[in-house]
Amino acid sequence: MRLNGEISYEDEGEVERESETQKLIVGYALTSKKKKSFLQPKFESFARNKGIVFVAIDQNRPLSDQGPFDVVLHKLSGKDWCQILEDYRQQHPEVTVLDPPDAIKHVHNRQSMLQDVAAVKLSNCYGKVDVPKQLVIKRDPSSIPGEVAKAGLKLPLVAKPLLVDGTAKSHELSLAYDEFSLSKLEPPLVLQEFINHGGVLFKVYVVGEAIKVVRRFSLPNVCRRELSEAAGVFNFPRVSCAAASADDADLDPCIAELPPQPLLEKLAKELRCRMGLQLFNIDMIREHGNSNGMGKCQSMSRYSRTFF
Ligand SMILES: Nc1ncnc2c1ncn2[C@@H]1O[C@H](COP(=O)(O)OP(=O)(O)OP(=O)(O)O)[C@@H](O)[C@H]1O
Ligand SMILES: O=P(O)(O)O[C@H]1[C@H](O)[C@H](O)[C@H](OP(=O)(O)O)[C@@H](OP(=O)(O)O)[C@@H]1O
Repeated sequence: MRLNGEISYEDEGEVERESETQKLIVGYALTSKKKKSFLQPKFESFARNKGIVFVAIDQNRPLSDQGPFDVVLHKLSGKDWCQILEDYRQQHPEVTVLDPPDAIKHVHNRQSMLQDVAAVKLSNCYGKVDVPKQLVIKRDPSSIPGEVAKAGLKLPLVAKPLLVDGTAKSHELSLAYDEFSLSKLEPPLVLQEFINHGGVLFKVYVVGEAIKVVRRFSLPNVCRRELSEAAGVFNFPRVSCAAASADDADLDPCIAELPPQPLLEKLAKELRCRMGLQLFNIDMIREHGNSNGMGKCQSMSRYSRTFF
């Protein structure tokens, strides 16, 4: 199927002619918010020039009565939609669904999404890949201080909703500086050790075998003095969103150096295979003050999940 082959072209003109005879039809099912942010007119015309045509899927009509599609691209949730997609996949094995609902479900949970990353053992790949130590609390906030002590998690801790379902609430994070205030948190949640990383994060987008890395500003390091003086739980905004680009910032190369390409390629290949996803992003941070003598320790992604 054409999707597997590169759309090669010498120049736009050649692609123009080619696109008249060879189009890749992408049916999309996105929320209006996501369509607005993802399928912007400039992007749509750029894609069309490369022979890729986006067609809106009418969710009020049977999917099989629409198309034909080469690809179905979606970011909707709900049992009904997932069933529609699964039925469609059975009837149309020739169509690439990005991505299958079961694979996406795996990364909608901040515990399961990191299991594959933790399982990836990368050696001789220019760095070590790891995930922050974390603890899942499903209920009973009063149990949190004891559970944290039992698990040996070091403060400060980042508190994150356990489920990532695309709602604003699923991105409401907070930083807890002392264990007594932990019982104010609202399970179900993940508590993750805060990793000092110099205030810069690397957002790694994976689309099939293509990898794109961008730098984003992130939370600053938490020093010992701050930890000894601060107390309580503080909500923080989406500090590393697209508007927080650090690509053009004048940064210390030790902080801003991108993760090595061989590391990213190996990690992306492993995660594509383990998660069964073609579209996802990985947030990577480089641990600061790493004293384990393991060279450039790439303490990494807090999660991997579909993006757009
Ligand atoms: N363990 C951690 N150590 C240090 N900083 C962290 C950690 N986890 C999260 N952060 C900070 O919090 C921000 C948001 O964390 P995360 O990416 O897990 O949440 P999110 O809601 O999925 O974010 P996004 O806005 O990218 O969707 C990160 O960009 C980073 O600045
Ligand atoms: O930094 P970006 O814009 O890539 O962050 C995305 C993020 O990768 C996910 O796509 C989020 O979508 P949901 O998982 O559905 O929440 C985006 O959130 P949104 O509210 O802007 O759609 C982030 O922007």
